[in-house]
Amino acid sequence: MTSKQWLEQTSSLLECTREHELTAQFMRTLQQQLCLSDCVLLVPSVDGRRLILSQFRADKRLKVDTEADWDVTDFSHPFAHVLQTGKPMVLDYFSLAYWREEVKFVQLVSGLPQEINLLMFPLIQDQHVSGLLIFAVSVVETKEMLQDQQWQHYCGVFMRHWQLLNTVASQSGQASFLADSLSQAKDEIRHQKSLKALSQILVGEADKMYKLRGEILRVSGTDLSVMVQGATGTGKELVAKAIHEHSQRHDEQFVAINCAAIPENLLESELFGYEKGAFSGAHAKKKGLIAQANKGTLFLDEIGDMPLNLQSKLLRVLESGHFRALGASKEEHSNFRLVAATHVNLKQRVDNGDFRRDLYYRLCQFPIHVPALSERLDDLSLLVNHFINGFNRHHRREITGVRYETLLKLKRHSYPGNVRELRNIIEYACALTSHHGELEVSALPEFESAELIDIRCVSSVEGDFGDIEDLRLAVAEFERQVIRDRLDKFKGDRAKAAMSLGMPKRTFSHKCLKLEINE
Ligand SMILES: Nc1ncnc2c1ncn2[C@@H]1O[C@H](COP(=O)(O)OP(=O)(O)OP(=O)(O)O)[C@@H](O)[C@H]1O
Repeated sequence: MTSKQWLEQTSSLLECTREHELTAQFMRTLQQQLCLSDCVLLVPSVDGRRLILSQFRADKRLKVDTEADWDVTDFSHPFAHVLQTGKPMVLDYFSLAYWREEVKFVQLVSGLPQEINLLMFPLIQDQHVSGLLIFAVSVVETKEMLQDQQWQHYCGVFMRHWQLLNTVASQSGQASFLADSLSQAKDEIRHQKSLKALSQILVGEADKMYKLRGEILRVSGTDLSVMVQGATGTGKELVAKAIHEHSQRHDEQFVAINCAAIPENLLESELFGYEKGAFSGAHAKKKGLIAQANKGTLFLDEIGDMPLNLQSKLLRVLESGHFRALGASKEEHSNFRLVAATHVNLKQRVDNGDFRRDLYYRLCQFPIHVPALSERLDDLSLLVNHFINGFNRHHRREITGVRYETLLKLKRHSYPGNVRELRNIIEYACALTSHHGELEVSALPEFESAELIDIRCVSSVEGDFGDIEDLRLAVAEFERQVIRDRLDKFKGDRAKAAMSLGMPKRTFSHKCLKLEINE
């Protein structure tokens, strides 16, 4: 081949932009221009410990095992020697007989006829062997190839371009790795910001509140139906709104309805809407809540009170998105996300046959439990201050806080109405407090005695003190007995026991640990 032809081949090699394409073209050109029957390219592995097959052309004389790789520290095959010396090596039929140790190598050359040599040619880049070409060529061809500078120059250009493409690929790999890390860091910052924003609305430092806020953010990134369960006044509607606000749907409507507050026959028309004249009193067409919630969120509070016939209609909308307004001839479509809430044990209703099982499971794609206030009494003072601040903002007052005795009294209440009840109590007390004052015990409403957590103050201790030899031990024993008694009384509920003894739960738990009480 002439210099001009090699030059043409070289420039078309330089047009390759992908490593695989470059190698394929290189091998094709070598095979065609040098009229080779076999031509194999091995390259070092990433860790540099092995030679692996990159490409091979034809397979007439060399029996190439595509799975095989070659340990470069194993000198039982000649490739490791070429790699080490950086010089070409030629093995004729007779000298090949010396290389019988490595089975893979014996297999590779087992089809070589007597007049054919094995020529191994290192590809050198920056004084390192970066590849190894293996040819099966005649004696004459071997001589010509070793003398021909032009194809060797072509090999040099290939190696440089190959390295360049590899560098570019690894740099773009690093760039995309950096971009990924950056976007992960941004996601994390966004997540933390959302958690902070949520903690201003769903106030609480109890572990259960952290868990709740985490669940809200997790589910708001999906379109799953959510079932919010919890006692009355625990904040179920706040949870539903928060899911909407943090979801992709936040620019659309949040439509809420309380299934228990609406008579059975009205609930259907409220949800599905109706056409003019659908029933007596339907003077004009009315869009239902399901249609209003299109692209937004539909919140069905007290879902447990939904009548059975409506439950099946709701299930159908949830499965297909299709529904028919009362008196309408055509179906409509609504793409809404459903959040349902209940304070009753819905599973129990399912078992009793009062609630459809299939609907129950469809609604519970992501169940969320909202804790009762009694499960997180340590949050009480935080909540009290939150409501005082809310009251101050709303009524332009500057009530400075709450007195310790007031807090103690608040802690003795059992809150059947949960956080809503606490909010009402605080708002009532704020209304009775002067502009810059603190909430006094006298500002609190009278609690029903049934709603008070029973506190039995130990006013007198009877016993024979004559036996006491170590006061500290005796006091510890007394504390142990009181705490055990209180834990028994509240069936192991540490929050209630702590409150009944007028101490924070953390201090109580610490005492239990010190006194070795494990109940
Ligand atoms: N974690 C909380 N942080 C701050 N305020 C709260 C919290 N939980 C509840 N509240 C207050 O209690 C009120 C009642 O909450 P919400 O209506 O969400 O309760 P609910 O569980 O849906 O009640 P119901 O079962 O009666 O419908 C809220 O408006 C809010 O003022």
